[in-house]
Amino acid sequence: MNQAACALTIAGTDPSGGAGIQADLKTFQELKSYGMSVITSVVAQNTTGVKDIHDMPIDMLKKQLEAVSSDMPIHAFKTGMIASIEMMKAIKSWLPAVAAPYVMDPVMMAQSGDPLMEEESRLWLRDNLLPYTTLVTPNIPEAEDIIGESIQSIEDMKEAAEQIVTSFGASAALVKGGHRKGQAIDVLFDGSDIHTFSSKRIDTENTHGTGCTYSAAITAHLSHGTSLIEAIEQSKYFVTEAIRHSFELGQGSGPTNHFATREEVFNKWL
Ligand SMILES: Nc1ncnc2c1ncn2[C@@H]1O[C@H](COP(=O)(O)OP(=O)(O)O)[C@@H](O)[C@H]1O
Ligand SMILES: Cc1ncc(COP(=O)(O)O)c(N)n1
Repeated sequence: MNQAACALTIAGTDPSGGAGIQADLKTFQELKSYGMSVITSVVAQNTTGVKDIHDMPIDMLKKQLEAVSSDMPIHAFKTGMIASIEMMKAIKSWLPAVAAPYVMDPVMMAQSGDPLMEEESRLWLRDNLLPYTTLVTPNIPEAEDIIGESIQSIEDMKEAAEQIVTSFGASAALVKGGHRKGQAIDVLFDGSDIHTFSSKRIDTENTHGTGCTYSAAITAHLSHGTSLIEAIEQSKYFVTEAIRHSFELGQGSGPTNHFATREEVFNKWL
């Protein structure tokens, strides 16, 4: 009998394929997890920005969640864009239906700077959903929003990660340093220790979908039963290679390359 590691993403869409649900499913596939998805919002966006957003009716969001969890195994899941408090409430009341690691990418804006979450929803997400997470993966502006303080140094990132766990109840917090200069350093507080994950900064504007790809990779590894630290280490490698081999596609920030670590595909280009 074939067994599969099953990973679910609950997020918004990106028809240009670099971020959101599309990035998540591609990443799950590359990392050999059976991918499943629940759509929160349909987003008309591309590499240049967000044109329009259509939120799923709440009833339809609930029915999608129920359809997956009543029938399919879920070994790990992530949330990305959740636009409104009503949607957050629907997800919160569904949580008891799953007993699996929960990775939250607290998506507030697209890389273009366009908002993907209503302003008043941010506090609700922090105070009501964050405490249920196995891991939350804010970038620096998102971490600043959660703790209400500015983050400049690596020391600040460490303090932010600790505070997100100790004051706001996440089991672990990974503060991502993509928005700083110099090395791309991410800081994890896992409830007891600080760990750092770093790579050289790649000189590219093509970073559309990096956060989605990273959190989806972590979710995929967790669905295989990998430990949190190992899942982040492997995912840092995956996202770094996806950025290094990103595509010059579209007129804005190009998308990451989800199959960059697949040697056989690579070799064709070398
Ligand atoms: N230019 C870059 N070179 C190498 N790694 C990067 C670069 N930009 C972002 N990263 C890494 O990509 C991941 C996503 O981070 P970040 O860009 O901060 O998140 P988000 O997409 O949510 O804004 C992190 O591991 C970060 O360190
Ligand atoms: C539906 C959706 N979710 C998330 C992002 C953020 O993408 P990034 O990974 O570049 O921060 C996005 N642009 N669209």
